[in-house]
Amino acid sequence: MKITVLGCGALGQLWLTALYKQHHQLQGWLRVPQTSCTADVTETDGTHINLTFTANNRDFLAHSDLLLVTLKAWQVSDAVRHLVAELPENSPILLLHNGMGTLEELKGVRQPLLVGVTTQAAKREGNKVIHVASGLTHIGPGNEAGQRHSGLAVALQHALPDVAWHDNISAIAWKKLAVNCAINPLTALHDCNNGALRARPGEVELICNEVALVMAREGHHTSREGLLDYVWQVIGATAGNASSMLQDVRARRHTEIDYITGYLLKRARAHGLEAPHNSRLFEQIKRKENDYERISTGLPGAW
Ligand SMILES: NC(=O)C1=CN([C@@H]2O[C@H](COP(=O)(O)OP(=O)(O)OC[C@H]3O[C@@H](n4cnc5c(N)ncnc54)[C@H](OP(=O)(O)O)[C@@H]3O)[C@@H](O)[C@H]2O)C=CC1
Ligand SMILES: CC(C)(CO)C(=O)C(=O)O
Repeated sequence: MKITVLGCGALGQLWLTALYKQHHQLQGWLRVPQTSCTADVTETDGTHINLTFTANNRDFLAHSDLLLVTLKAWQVSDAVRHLVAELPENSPILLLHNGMGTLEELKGVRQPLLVGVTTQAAKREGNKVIHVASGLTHIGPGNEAGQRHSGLAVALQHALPDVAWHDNISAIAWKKLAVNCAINPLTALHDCNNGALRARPGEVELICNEVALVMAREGHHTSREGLLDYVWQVIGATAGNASSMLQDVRARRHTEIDYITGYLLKRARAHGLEAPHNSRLFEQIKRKENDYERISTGLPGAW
């Protein structure tokens, strides 16, 4: 397959190298006008791979069979909208990011849209990427045209296992949203690793209860206890992690809060529900983010 990877950070470089090894033709798409990009990845077994790919080639884009989007949620819709006119109409766009809300922003895009949720873990250290842990990537349709692309899971499974196809990806995306609503803002506010939330069971529970109510109104019938158990399992499995939001706040980068808690609050409002604990967390993170963004330049402001 001919594949353009939009966003060549931690996940982007991971997929570039994995797909390259399966003999796919690849290019990266960057924010900056460069004609090449590198992927420098240390794999989970310590193997090091350093490759150079073509970048930002419009002819390659016009013949791509897949646009794989590995951007932060708030970067997605502008960047994708910029490229869709040049991507073939039948080529799917796979969105692989934390949080929800980009599908709504991309309504009207003609191409098949696919949603991905992953537990692969990769981090950037300078220009290098470390593949910290293997995981499972769930993919499924994000619009009607996306329903015809289950075969993509097979190609991706060969490159970076495990990959599973789900006709209803929304249930999985909501469970991941619940995890991110609980872990990300709390760890960012308390400046602690995921495991330290074990000392704050009440806060985790209040957040999960509100998420469970919204999920039920969205048609995903999960019990409050079941959802809370799941969130505690993830906290246990990722106890040593600094969440992505904690990393963003520490590095004074824009966070994904608008697409995590912000999305939950939007859906709560749509159903006439209040979610006071999540609202308070949202405001606290926005205040933190605004404090450092006000004094820097070139970064986006709040919505
Ligand atoms: N890393 C991980 O292990 C996991 C990540 N995720 C999620 O996946 C998504 C991607 O994460 P991750 O790879 O870590 O993020 P990164 O920040 O490492 O990668 C995003 C990349 O996109 C680039 N970029 C920004 N804007 C544009 C643009 N307009 N056009 C092209 N490139 C652009 C960034 O460049 P620059 O830095 O120069 O702005 C950066 O290289 C996030 O939603 C994250 O939460 C989910 C599970 C695991
Ligand atoms: C699952 C979790 C919370 C792991 O740290 C994550 O997705 C993140 O940090 O964004």
